[in-house]
Amino acid sequence: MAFNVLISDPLSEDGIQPLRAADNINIKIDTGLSNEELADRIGDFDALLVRSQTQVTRDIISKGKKLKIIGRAGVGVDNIDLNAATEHGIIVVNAPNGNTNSAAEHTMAMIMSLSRNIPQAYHALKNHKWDRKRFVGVELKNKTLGVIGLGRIGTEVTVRAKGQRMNVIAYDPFLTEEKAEKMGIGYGTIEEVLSKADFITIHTPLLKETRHLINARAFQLMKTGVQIVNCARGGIIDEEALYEAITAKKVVGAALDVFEKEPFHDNKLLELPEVIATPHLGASTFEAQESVAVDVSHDVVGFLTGESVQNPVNLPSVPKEIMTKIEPYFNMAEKLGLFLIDLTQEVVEEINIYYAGELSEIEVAPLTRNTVKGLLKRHLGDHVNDVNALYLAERKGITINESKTSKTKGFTNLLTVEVKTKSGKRQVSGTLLNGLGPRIVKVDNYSVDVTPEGHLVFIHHKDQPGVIGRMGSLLAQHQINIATMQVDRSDIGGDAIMMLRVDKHLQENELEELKALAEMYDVTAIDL
Ligand SMILES: NC(=O)c1ccc[n+]([C@@H]2O[C@H](COP(=O)([O-])OP(=O)(O)OC[C@H]3O[C@@H](n4cnc5c(N)ncnc54)[C@H](O)[C@@H]3O)[C@@H](O)[C@H]2O)c1
Ligand SMILES: O=C(O)[C@H](O)COP(=O)(O)O
Repeated sequence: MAFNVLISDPLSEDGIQPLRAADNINIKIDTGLSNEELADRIGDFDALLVRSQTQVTRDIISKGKKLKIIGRAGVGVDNIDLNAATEHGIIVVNAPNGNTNSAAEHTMAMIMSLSRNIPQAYHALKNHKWDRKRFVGVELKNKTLGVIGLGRIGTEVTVRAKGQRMNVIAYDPFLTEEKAEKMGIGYGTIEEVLSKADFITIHTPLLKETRHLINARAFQLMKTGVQIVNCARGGIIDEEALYEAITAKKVVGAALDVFEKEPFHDNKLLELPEVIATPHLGASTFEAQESVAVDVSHDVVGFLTGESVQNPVNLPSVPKEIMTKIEPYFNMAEKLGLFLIDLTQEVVEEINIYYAGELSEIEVAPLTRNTVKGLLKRHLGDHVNDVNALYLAERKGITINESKTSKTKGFTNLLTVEVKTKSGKRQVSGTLLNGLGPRIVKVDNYSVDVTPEGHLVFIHHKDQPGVIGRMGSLLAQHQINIATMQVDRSDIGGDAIMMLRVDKHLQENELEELKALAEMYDVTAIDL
C-alpha cells in the first residue's frame, strides 16, 4: 500500500531523507498554499507535514478524508487544531528537541542585540550616521534575567545567561525550589520574577492560559527600564499593552521574533526605535531545520508503517521499554472490548477496566485506549482509533474507570473489562499465556478457556441434560462444525453457559433456531 505525503511548508531536503528512502511513500512538496487550496487538495493525502506557517484548521482536517498523521517539524502546535485532529482520529506529532539550541541561541542574540543597540546602530550607520552617543548600552553582567517558562529552551537560555554572568530568576509552574537550587538560579512567582528582572524572556507555549500572559498589569509590575524578549509565540505578549509600556518609557527595549499576526507587512510596534525584530527566525538554522525534519519524517514513516511514534502530541508518549512490555496485550485488549460489546448489545454507560498481576505494574493507558476502541468499533467502525477512542467515549457520555490490583485469581496477568448498562453489569476477563497468546478465561461469573479469534458463540441456558446434544444436532444440520467447546454452570440445574468456537459465521436464521431450542435463554454469535 502506498501513502501520499504533502509537505506544505519549506522543510530541509536533507531532513526529509527518511521519507524519500521509504519504499511506499509518495512525497508532494507544495508550499505557500492558501487555506482554501490546502482544503481542496488535502483529500488525496495520508500525511501532512508543516512548520508554523500552514494553519491546519478544523475545515482542512475535516476534508482530509485519508489523513492519518500531521507532522509538525518544530515545537509549537498552536497552528494545528488539535481538538479537530483528535476528534477525527488523526495523530499529531512534532519535533520538540531539534530546534531547542537554535531558539536558545537566537534568544541570546536578541538579548545581546538589545543591550548594545546593535540593530539600531547598524541601521544608523547604513544611513550614513556615525552616532556613538545615542547607542550607549548596558552590560549583562550582574543584571537579572527573568525567565518565564523553564522548559527546554528556557533552560538552555538560563545556561547561556549564566555564562554571561547574569543572575537568573525563573517562573514555571513545574519549577521547584530544589530544581532551581540545583540549576543555580532563583525562583519565584510570576509577579516576583516580573518585578525583579532587568531583562525578561518568555519561553512558554501559546495556550489559552498564556494568551496575553504579559499584559498591561504585568507591565505595571515590571521595573522601569526593563527590556523584554519574546522568541516563543506571538500572542503571549499583548502587543497593544507592550506598545503602551514602551511609549510610557516603562519598557526601554523589546526584541520580538514572534507576533500576534504572522506574516505581516505592517505592525506599529516596529515604528518604535526601542523595538528590534526578526521574522520568526528562532529555529531557522541549517542544523535545526535538518534535525526537526529528520525527527518528524521518522515519526511519519514509522506511523504509516505501523510502528510506534516518538513524539505524539495528542496521545501520551510511552517510552520504548514500556511499549515493548505492553504491546503483546494490545490485540487482547481490543478483542475483549469487541467480545463484550457483542455480548452486551445495549447502550454502555460506564466502562471499568481492571488490570491485575503483571499488568498492575506497568503503564496501561494504551491498553485502556485499545479496550475502549474495541468496545466502540462495532458501532463506529474504522472511524475509531487509538487517538480518538477516549474522546469518542467521553462524547457519548461513557465514564471510563481504570483500576489496578495484585489479585490475579491464579493468572500471572489478568485484564478484566466490565460494562455497566441499564440492565446491569457484564464482564469478560482475558489473560496472555506465555508463548500461547491471549485467552478469554472468564465471562461474567463463568470460567472458560477460549482463544479470542474467529467465530464464537456464547450460549446462556438452563443446566439440564440434553441441551448440549440438541445444540450440537442443530449445528450439524446446518453443517456448522464445532472447533472447541467450554461449559460451566452456577449450580446443578441452575444457570449455565456454553462457549463455542465454530468454523463459520452463524446466519440470523441459524441463531434464531438455536434460541428457539428448549432451555435456551440467550445465544450470541461473536465474530472476532
Ligand atoms: N521562535 C522560534 O522560532 C521558536 C523555536 C522553537 C520554539 N519556539 C517556541 O518556544 C516556546 C518554548 O518551547 P520549548 O521547547 O522550550 O517548550 P517546553 O514545552 O519545553 O517548555 C515550555 C515551558 O513553559 C512552561 N509553562 C507553561 N505555562 C506556563 C505559564 N503560564 N507560566 C510559566 N511557564 C509556563 C511549561 O511548564 C514548560 O516548562 C514554545 O512556544 C515554542 O513554540 C519558538
Ligand atoms: O515552534 C517552533 O518550533 C518554532 O516556532 C519554529 O517555527 P518554524 O518551524 O516555523 O520555524
